[in-house]
Amino acid sequence: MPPDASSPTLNEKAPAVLARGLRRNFGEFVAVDGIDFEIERGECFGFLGPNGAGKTTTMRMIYRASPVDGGQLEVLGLDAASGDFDRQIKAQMGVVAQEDNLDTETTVRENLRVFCRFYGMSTAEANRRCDELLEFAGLVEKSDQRVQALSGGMKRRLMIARGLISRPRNVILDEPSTGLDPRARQNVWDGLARLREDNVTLVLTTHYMDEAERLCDRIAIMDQGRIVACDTPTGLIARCSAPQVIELSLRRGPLPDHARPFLERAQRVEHLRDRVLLYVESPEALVGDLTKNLPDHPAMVRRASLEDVFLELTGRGLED
Ligand SMILES: Nc1ncnc2c1ncn2[C@@H]1O[C@H](COP(=O)(O)OP(=O)(O)OP(=O)(O)O)[C@@H](O)[C@H]1O
Repeated sequence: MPPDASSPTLNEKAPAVLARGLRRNFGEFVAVDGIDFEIERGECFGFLGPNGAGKTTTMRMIYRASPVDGGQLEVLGLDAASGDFDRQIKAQMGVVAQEDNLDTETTVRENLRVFCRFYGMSTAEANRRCDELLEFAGLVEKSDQRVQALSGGMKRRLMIARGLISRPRNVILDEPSTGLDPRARQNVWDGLARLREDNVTLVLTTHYMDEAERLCDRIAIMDQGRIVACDTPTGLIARCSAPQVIELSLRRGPLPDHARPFLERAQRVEHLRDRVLLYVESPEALVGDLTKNLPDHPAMVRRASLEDVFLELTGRGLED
């Protein structure tokens, strides 16, 4: 039966998602370890974290592809454990899962049309909606091609378009731009920015800090099943121990002993595999001294980023 988007029982004022002590175990392994968060309507909220942090599992609980093992989860004001949940929530929520589950044997348009029919649209309505979404996804010229002939970026855009068929006011996207080249990623970001302008609630996961910083109003940084910080991008970056970072390259080998007094002038130092990060209030004098005294270790200055926040909170880089 097609979902009924006009269900009167949903509370329009309730947060898009409310989680308290949310938990998911796989046997003995705790994938999501009692997390709390609240996502407002119209907000773009991102879960940022490394592989295995528990982001996808959290998303799957929200769109009901995974059971909840503990705590409370409300989506659009409905308790995830309630019997009404599935039909009502699925009507209100567009889901773009991580795995590509397009029908590769049929055309781009047909992939959309099948879902239009599922939502009970007439042929004329379905055609109109397909045209709108092909335009939105920049796939008009590909509409009659089989999906197997699309690039990875085009497939991703088609999956996003498919998630929008019912004009959901809440859209969940699991890693919307993973594996895309910079141009394809930019296209996806532009599409998501348009949804944001229309006040659609966006909930996404990513391990790209630039994506999180660029798109999200608020970000929950996840690590090992926990939320280690949740704030606006600027609020998170302001938590860094210093606003500027000097990166010293280790490409030509480790730092010599006489580097130590320079490192001691930084507020905080992080040693990574290929570089050393020095967190400072103002970099000018120290960079000058480093360049003069450590010519084999080029220094680059940048502003503190979400990656630095992650490093400071967890002791590891996002890519680890
Ligand atoms: N069905 C499953 N059975 C057993 N363990 C699982 C299952 N699904 C996920 N896990 C484990 O739960 C942990 C969290 O996985 P999850 O996919 O939520 O992480 P993630 O943050 O989304 O990572 P990624 O960025 O790689 O998608 C991982 O250690 C994963 O191996």
